[in-house]
Amino acid sequence: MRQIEGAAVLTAADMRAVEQAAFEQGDSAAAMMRRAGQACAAAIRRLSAGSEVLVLCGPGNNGGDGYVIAATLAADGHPVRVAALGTPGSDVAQQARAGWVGPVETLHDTAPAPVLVDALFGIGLSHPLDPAIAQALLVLIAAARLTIAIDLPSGVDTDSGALLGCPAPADITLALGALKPAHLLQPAASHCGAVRLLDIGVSAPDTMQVVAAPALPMPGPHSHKFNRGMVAIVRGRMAGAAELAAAAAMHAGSGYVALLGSTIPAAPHALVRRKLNDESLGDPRIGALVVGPGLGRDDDMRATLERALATDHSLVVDGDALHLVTPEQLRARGGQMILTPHAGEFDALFGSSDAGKLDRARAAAQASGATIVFKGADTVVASPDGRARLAPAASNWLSTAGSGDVLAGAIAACLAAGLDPLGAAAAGVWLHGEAARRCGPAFIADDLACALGPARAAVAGAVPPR
Ligand SMILES: NC(=O)C1=CN([C@@H]2O[C@H](COP(=O)(O)OP(=O)(O)OC[C@H]3O[C@@H](n4cnc5c(N)ncnc54)[C@H](OP(=O)(O)O)[C@@H]3O)[C@@H](O)[C@H]2O)[C@@H](O)CC1
Ligand SMILES: Nc1ncnc2c1ncn2[C@@H]1O[C@H](COP(=O)(O)OP(=O)(O)O)[C@@H](O)[C@H]1O
Ligand SMILES: [K+]
Repeated sequence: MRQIEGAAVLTAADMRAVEQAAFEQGDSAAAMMRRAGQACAAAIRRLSAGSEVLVLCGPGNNGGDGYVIAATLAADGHPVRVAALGTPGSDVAQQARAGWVGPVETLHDTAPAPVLVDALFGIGLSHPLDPAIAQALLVLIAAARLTIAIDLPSGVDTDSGALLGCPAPADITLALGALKPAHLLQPAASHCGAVRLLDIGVSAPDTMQVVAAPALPMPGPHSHKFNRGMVAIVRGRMAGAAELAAAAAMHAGSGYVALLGSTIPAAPHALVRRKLNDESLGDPRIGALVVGPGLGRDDDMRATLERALATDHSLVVDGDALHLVTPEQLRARGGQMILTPHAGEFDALFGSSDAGKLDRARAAAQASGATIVFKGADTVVASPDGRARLAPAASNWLSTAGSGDVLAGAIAACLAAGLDPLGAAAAGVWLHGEAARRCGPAFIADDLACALGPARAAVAGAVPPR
């Protein structure tokens, strides 16, 4: 049982492809289900501490896992009952059912138990739960002290994270073989409780992963302020937003941060204030240019954005700038670009849609040629090359003004330090989440920017000096 940072994330189709590849290598569905069920049973035995377990088994292979779990617990002398919804459909699930020699109650008639194991539906849920099934599940969850979902809580859509009748959150979800998008995307993620990953002996591709602690370069004897990574921030109509992004870039480890568009000295005095002109914008030492936080949307600011886009710097495009560009314009510009939209900015730039957040982020990366950081309580980072990183749940106290400006600055510092756009975006998201965790409750964005320093220190030393 392992924590989820850095774990592979697979859609339902990806998971089936990985299973199929394992079968072609000589593995069997029965052996895989046995490994999955036994790994779950070992975790459940520890978590239930001797209490009676009720396993709910559905008609598919998720239910097959449930029968293996029940048989394994019973063989170990653990008190366990089984209640089923329908009869197993696949050969492998029927075999698993045959391995359970105890009685099988029905979902609608069974009595509650202190520990409930939900093995009704996993990645094969194809339509919303019937209300009668959801109601029966709700009653059993409400009566249980602990609910453990196998692979996924029943009633969530694997790929989009939408709720398809899931009546109540589980306490723990045991993900099998790899994470699925629903473990990370809202609202399903909130119905998973704590997610733990169990190895079932399949190897998953790393195209999509959970955001993990980054490897960031450390300064060494040859370092100076410019080769540590220089960040420049365009100051717009709301100066505070750009100041926050600048403070964040400094605390996230940038060696030199310049605020373009302001020359009046003010704290922090380490922040270099320069006029915004062709010389300052064109400074070849700039490793990442941030444009958009507090920019404003008037014609003058549109012209300022055009000037930023006309440079050949790596860009972080945030806030108002996302209302002033089109995906086609960005694609035509090319170069390294990271866009950091929240949901409203995303809709404005790419149009609204009912599709899932992961699919939308990936399509947006394709359309714009930029790395997309689709923010929110379930931030998704998508690269135009198809790779994606999904953030684990972060502090809900991040829902405070200016926290997005801080993220833009943190990402810019990582980009200027030499990480590729996907790596920089994911590193910035990780630092931002870690800073928020360190801040505890009720922080303001200024505190968050300062906490990037300790967050950065927590991963110091991951990469040799440069
Ligand atoms: N492949 C392997 O070897 C391994 C797989 N593993 C495990 O298998 C799980 C995936 O199994 P799965 O593909 O059988 O799908 P599953 O989630 O059990 O549901 C499908 C069944 O539910 C039915 N159904 C769907 N929606 C419904 C609804 N609303 N209301 C009522 N019925 C509904 C659906 O019927 P249908 O839609 O076809 O009419 C079908 O009968 C995966 O999450 C993991 O736990 C592991 O053991 C590792 C080895
Ligand atoms: N409820 C939440 N839980 C976790 N993170 C959140 C939540 N709400 C917002 N965030 C994060 O906080 C930041 C908010 O950014 P944004 O909406 O651009 O704010 P602002 O424009 O005020 O700077 C994003 O990084 C987002 O992912
Ligand atoms: K389940």
